[in-house]
Amino acid sequence: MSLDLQDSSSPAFKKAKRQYLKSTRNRNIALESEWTPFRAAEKRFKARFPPPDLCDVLDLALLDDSRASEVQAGGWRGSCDVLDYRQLSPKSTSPNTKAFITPHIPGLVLLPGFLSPEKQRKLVRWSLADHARHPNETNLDIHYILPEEGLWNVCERAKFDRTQDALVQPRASTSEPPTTEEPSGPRQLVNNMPATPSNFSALYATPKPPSIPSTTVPPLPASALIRKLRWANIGWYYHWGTKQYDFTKGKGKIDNVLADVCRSAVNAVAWDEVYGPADPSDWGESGPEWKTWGEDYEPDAGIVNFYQTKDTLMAHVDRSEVCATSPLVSISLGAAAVFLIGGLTRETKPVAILLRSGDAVIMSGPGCRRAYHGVPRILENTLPRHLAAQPDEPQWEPFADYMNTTRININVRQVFPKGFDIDKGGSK
Ligand SMILES: O=C(O)CCC(=O)C(=O)O
Ligand SMILES: [Fe+2]
Repeated sequence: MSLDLQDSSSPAFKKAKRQYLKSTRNRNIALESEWTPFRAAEKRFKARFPPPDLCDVLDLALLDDSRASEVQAGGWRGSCDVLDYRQLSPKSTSPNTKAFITPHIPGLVLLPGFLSPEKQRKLVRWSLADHARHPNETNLDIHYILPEEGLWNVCERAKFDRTQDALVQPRASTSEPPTTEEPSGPRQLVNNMPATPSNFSALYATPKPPSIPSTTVPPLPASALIRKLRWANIGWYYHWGTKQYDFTKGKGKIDNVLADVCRSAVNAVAWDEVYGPADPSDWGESGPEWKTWGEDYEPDAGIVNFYQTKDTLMAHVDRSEVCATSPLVSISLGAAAVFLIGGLTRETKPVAILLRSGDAVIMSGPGCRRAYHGVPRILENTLPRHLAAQPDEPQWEPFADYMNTTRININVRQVFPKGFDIDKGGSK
């Protein structure tokens, strides 16, 4: 496997160096000194030249010998001695799941290697072939009239017969109204008011205007457009223009397999060890909800993120959920990434965690759910072997080909607190 940016004689390294020298010729040092600690960390990990040193990035795969080939892939390797962390006692119901916490971010739980290779393949197939299609919204719906069977399935057929690689037409050239409201390209970051049970009625009533399809996007073959897929909605519909859920649209279906994966992640955690008797977090009126997550955690919304190797997700807080504490389960598939998580503002220096395929992260509780986080770097050439093409499995080949430069993140949330009655405007 080529190590590209790690190898100073490679064309990729030389190109990155040329671009770096060009971009730093007029570098504004004064501006850089104004960067928040979060911004400075993002810049560091985004850099193509010199490629970032991951020596202070927590890489829990290093604790697992069976992941040695993953750690070597692409030459990207973090460290397991950088951060204070503690392993939780395994639950008797899931003795093989390893869960870790760190005192830096109370409520953050890391489950490295949570998903078996088989489950990872299943979720990759689900994300692309079953989920990123009608009736679930994707970033492409606003600008394009997508085939009902989904772009992925059109591309699959086109592999055997090029004439099937139909041109997908822009929406703006027709009179059909748009069905979603998000521009294509990287996710837009809009400052929104945090949702809470008490402002639910106002959020519900906020108009959610449809946005306008672009008049400049060209028709594209399905095989080119699939590379521009960035997200697909799960469950309650999200309105990107206001960064609020649009509850008037009803709730999209949550896939059973996915819901089971999320429930099993939440149930695999010894929550009493995460929060403990001396829990200093402010849980508000509802008290320490973690005590009943084993019974009442129920995912009802989320997003599947599709990252190509140069994509990033800027620092943000997911504050649209009415419940600001319930577990958010985040699953990584495909290429590895650097994940940053800090505090309630960008002024807190974030910790950096290397997330690899099959890892799950749970963000929970008042401190962690409102913490700034982001993904400044997808690490090139890190597709694990079990997701690469297999000689005896020709059906996997198109997935392997797409995943070679892709990271998928399935990010699942619970929007409402326990007992919240949406029909009564939120009163219990
Ligand atoms: O890709 C990730 O690991 C995080 C995604 C995320 O933070 C989000 O979808 O809100
Ligand atoms: Fe997020």
